[in-house]
Amino acid sequence: TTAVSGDFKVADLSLAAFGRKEIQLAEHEMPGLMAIRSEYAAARPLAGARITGSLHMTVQTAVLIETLVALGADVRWASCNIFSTQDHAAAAVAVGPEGSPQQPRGVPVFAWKGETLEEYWWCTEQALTWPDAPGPNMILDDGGDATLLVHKGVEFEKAGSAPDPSTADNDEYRLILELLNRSLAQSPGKWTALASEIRGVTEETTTGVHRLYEMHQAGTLLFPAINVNDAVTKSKFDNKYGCRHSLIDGINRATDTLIGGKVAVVCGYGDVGKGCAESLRGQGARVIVTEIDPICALQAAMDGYQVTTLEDVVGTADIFITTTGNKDIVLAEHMEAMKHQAIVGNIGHFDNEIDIAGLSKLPGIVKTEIKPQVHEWRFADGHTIIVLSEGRLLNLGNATGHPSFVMSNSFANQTIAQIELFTKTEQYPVGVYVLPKQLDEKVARLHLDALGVKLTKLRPEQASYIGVPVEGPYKSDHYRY
Ligand SMILES: NC(=O)c1ccc[n+]([C@@H]2O[C@H](COP(=O)([O-])OP(=O)(O)OC[C@H]3O[C@@H](n4cnc5c(N)ncnc54)[C@H](O)[C@@H]3O)[C@@H](O)[C@H]2O)c1
Ligand SMILES: Nc1ncnc2c1ncn2CC[C@H](O)C(=O)O
Repeated sequence: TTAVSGDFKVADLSLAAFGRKEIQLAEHEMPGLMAIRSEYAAARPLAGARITGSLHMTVQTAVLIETLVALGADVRWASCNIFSTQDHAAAAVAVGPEGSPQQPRGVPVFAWKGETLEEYWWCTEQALTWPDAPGPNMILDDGGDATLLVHKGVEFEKAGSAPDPSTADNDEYRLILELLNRSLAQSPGKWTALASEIRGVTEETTTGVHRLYEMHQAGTLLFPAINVNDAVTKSKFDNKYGCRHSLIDGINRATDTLIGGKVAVVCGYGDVGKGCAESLRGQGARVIVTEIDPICALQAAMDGYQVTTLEDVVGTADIFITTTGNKDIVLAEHMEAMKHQAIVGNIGHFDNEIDIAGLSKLPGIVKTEIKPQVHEWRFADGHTIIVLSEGRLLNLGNATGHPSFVMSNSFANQTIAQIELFTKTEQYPVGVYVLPKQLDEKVARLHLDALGVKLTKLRPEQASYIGVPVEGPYKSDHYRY
């Protein structure tokens, strides 16, 4: 059942009390984000901000949302993936800390686990549609779908119409065109008016950041953006240590297959791939890496992994994980050549890394649901493979994503970025920016006490010897951590 009121749609409001308990536990595990909330609550720097969020609706995101509200913002929220919502977190956000399922007083949230693609884009549009304003004046994005919808809306309004949905080269884009054809007919000029109010977007993840740089390069970016992903305390922590924790969580909850002793292939050895390889090796798997980049390939080799091509190992490995942020990594012919009951999953942002569409067109293929987000695909010759979350990011589809402590780093950066862009808009002409290193180091400092870290104090003569201020920043902008 979904609770629909004037202003939210979630799976089950009665889960709110459970969600609230887990939010309270998460707050203790998110010291950086809670410290930022305390530091800025009195000043309410986000008063007047209308933030549309498109980011996995989890317990950790609930703490982010309630931090933005504590800093004065009005917020509307949708998830950025059809499987990643934790329904009890969404219910708790909709009900709010002071509300009840009978009298919800929380944030308008439009998200539930297991949305159809059509529902997903409806939720995104609801999060962008404000009852008493032309739209948001800030976007907090993860992967760039909310930013994409706004840009396509403006583009088609400028062109006078949206393309015919039948011209779309995939189902998802067809749904976007159907939505925009409807909105252009019902509310002409909606998206242009909406975009004119937006001061900027803060982007969470690698793939969303890639989209922003592409739009800026093409001259189509409509408003400034802060690339939160490339804060060191985001990508070198969430992408790496977060996936190290949540990859095997997803595989275990989905399949309960013993990982020890098995051969696991990790496609991509970037921040996410590094965490995934370590995660699987930690369970006793023999990990093989595939890479296109000689530097990352050399890193993998130096870290003790075999580095070869997918084609070399597709018939002998047991587990295949894609982490590239690229498309068409594991193709139908690869899956057909895999061992009986090989496990295939993706932890990259979008579901285009594994060719599910190609798999489903193979002659004689049969798809069987073992349980939600776990499917067995039987080939004509009778052997099968197990595909997780239909190729969507399995750590959130089959488990609960990264733990709170690492998301505290990411979301402290998100909150700082929202404040920066909302309150200093005039300092940010259209473009893509990263946060200054001092703020990155500040986020790291906020997480040290909880781990019992005792920092060494740099003495003035040492500071001058290495040419850095005693209080930092301690590294050059081009330093690689
Ligand atoms: N699921 C999650 O919780 C989570 C968390 C963070 C990031 N992400 C997503 O994971 C993806 C990867 O993020 P990242 O920060 O590691 O990016 P990255 O750019 O650091 O790493 C990707 C790596 O894949 C390699 N690669 C590209 N094409 C390849 C191919 N055809 N074969 C083999 N390797 C290839 C690249 O050389 C690169 O080293 C992105 O989509 C990002 O948005 C997901
Ligand atoms: N627990 C989580 N809550 C919200 N988002 C999560 C969680 N775990 C992973 N992610 C994905 C966001 C991540 O920063 C990314 O870059 O994709």
